Amino acid sequence: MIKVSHLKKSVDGNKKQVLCDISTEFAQGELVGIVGASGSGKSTLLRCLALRDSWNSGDYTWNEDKLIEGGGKGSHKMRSRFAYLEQNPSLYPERTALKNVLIGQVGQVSAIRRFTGMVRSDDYMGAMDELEKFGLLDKAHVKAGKLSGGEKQRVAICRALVHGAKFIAADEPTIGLDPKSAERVIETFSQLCKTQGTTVVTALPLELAEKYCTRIWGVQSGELKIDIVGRRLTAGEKRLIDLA
Ligand SMILES: Nc1ncnc2c1ncn2[C@@H]1O[C@H](COP(=O)(O)OP(=O)(O)OP(=O)(O)O)[C@@H](O)[C@H]1O
Repeated sequence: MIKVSHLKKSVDGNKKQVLCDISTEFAQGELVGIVGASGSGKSTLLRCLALRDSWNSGDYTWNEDKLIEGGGKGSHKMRSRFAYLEQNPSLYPERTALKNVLIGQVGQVSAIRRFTGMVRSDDYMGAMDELEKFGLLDKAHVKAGKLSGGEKQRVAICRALVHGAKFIAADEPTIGLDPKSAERVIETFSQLCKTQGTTVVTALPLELAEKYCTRIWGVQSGELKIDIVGRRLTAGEKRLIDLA
């Protein structure tokens, strides 16, 4: 069980409170969709859960592991298990999909390996296996800059997994994608959660969250107003989070 207790987050020199006392529990292997209007706090919540932003106060527990106690940023050691995927994945455009998966992001592998692109053969096999699982085998040797938006997202997911992520926070991964590619990205998450027990929390358009997520969080002005198992929201619930 993953437990968030009384998460508060302020920005702008503590002048603006973005997350107001968020508490929730969810299980490993869940696909959680965060929905809410623009500026409601979705990205900030994702960054806090992925240990990319510090918490002003609150506790964060993963089973027996206390990741954050009374605020803070969580230990650097734990951070490799937490991946944060941005709206536009930051891939090296001149390097192939395979190389991007192998060399990882800052903090995932040593700087020397990242810049020289040196890899070990067992890493190579692992990365190819992962690309194959996501239907990207034929794109392994294509430069990342030439991939479609959906393919880039899936390469970024592979990269996170190859480097040990057990939790993925994805910030609007479907933005700018055509409906078919968007569904494919979410189906990829859904499979991951079911088959590998990875936990995924992602900001999504409401209709995709309703269709695919096992849990839905509705955020409004930094508060968690809806926390339910995945289903269609009622008109009243949509109003509650300014999505009516
Ligand atoms: N570093 C910061 N400095 C000042 N204000 C910030 C900062 N980070 C976030 N905010 C503000 O906090 C609020 C929540 O931002 P956040 O990006 O989390 O919302 P969001 O729901 O993800 O929005 P969107 O859907 O438009 O991406 C917004 O009003 C935003 O302007």
